[in-house]
Amino acid sequence: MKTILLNNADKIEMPIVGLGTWRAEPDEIKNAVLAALDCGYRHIDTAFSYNNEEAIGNALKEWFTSGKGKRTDVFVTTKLPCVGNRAEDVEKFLKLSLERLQLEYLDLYLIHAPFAFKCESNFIPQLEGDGSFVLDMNDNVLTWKAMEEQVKKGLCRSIGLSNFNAKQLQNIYKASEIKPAVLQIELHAYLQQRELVKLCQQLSIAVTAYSPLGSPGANTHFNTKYNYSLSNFPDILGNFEVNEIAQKHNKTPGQILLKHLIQQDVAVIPKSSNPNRIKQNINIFDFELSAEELKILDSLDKGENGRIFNFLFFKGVEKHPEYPFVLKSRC
Ligand SMILES: NC(=O)C1=CN([C@@H]2O[C@H](COP(=O)(O)OP(=O)(O)OC[C@H]3O[C@@H](n4cnc5c(N)ncnc54)[C@H](OP(=O)(O)O)[C@@H]3O)[C@@H](O)[C@H]2O)C=CC1
Ligand SMILES: O=C1CO[C@H](CO)[C@@H](O)[C@@H]1O
Repeated sequence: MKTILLNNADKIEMPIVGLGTWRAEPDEIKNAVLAALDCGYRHIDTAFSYNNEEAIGNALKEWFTSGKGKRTDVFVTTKLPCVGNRAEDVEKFLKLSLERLQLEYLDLYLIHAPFAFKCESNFIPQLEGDGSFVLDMNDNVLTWKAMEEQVKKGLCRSIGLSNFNAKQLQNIYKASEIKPAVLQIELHAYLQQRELVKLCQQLSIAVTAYSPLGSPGANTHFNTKYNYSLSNFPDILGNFEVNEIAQKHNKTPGQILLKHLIQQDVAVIPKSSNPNRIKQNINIFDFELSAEELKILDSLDKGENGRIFNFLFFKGVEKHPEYPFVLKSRC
């Protein structure tokens, strides 16, 4: 499996394809992780807030015990939740994730998002009477310093950021002793964020693309869970040009979208609970997209209009001073 060399002292390698796990129920995700490990995945992406770390931990334990692989063979990422984004809470949340995952250390710990919410004692975000999230005024530099301490303590091998914009990333970069190893952001054919990707490359920060297939089904989830819907939710897998290129290579549209990213040295973490699609999503190393095909895929970028995760499903989040995006009306 192709890997990306991270900028940290240990020269850790992050497999360029990982398994995403958001929106997967515990039983479903256990089987998905086992299926993924069996067909060659060595990188699993989760988060405290996905409520599936325990099931993933059970899958990993079963796989290690079976003798098919050992801890050092797998790259495991999880994330500090928005309800834990403050320096004094980093170690507590990291240790909780380790306990749930039944691991001694993480390969990568990310600050899930630059903004923070206050929470109830059960880690559920506090809500105002009108359903708005209660914002917490956090200092990301202080949170980062606490993240650095976790590397020094050996609880995680590398640390990074997710959903930070260029300015927020540069602030952390300048203030840091241990540089961010990874920036995980929404990236797919309709939201290509070229300037941010270029900045990461200049700073030797690896980029991981989340929702690389356009997160089909996410809008239903936003609606059910948060009573929020995105207008014009994109169907990237159904895009005409993507399907034409897929036919030429005898591949699926999903494989073309993933290949477009990995050919730019961007890591991808497609989520699937379906054994056939799990296999399909890693079976992307036996063909190359031509320069002309890459150009066609590059031209599908819709800029900010292609963004799915504006986080407005967290009612009131745009009022947080660390809200990372410039909102534009979608057309
Ligand atoms: N840092 C952050 O803030 C965020 C991180 N993430 C991470 O990124 C991962 C991936 O993003 P996600 O939003 O889940 O979206 P993806 O773009 O990975 O899409 C996942 C959806 O696509 C379906 N699917 C998977 N493979 C294929 C295929 N080859 N052809 C057609 N459909 C397919 C899956 O269904 P099925 O299971 O039935 O195959 C699932 O419904 C997440 O799971 C999570 O780990 C995601 C969002 C935000
Ligand atoms: O990773 C993510 C998946 O979706 C969540 C919302 O339900 C977000 O918290 C998030 O960033």
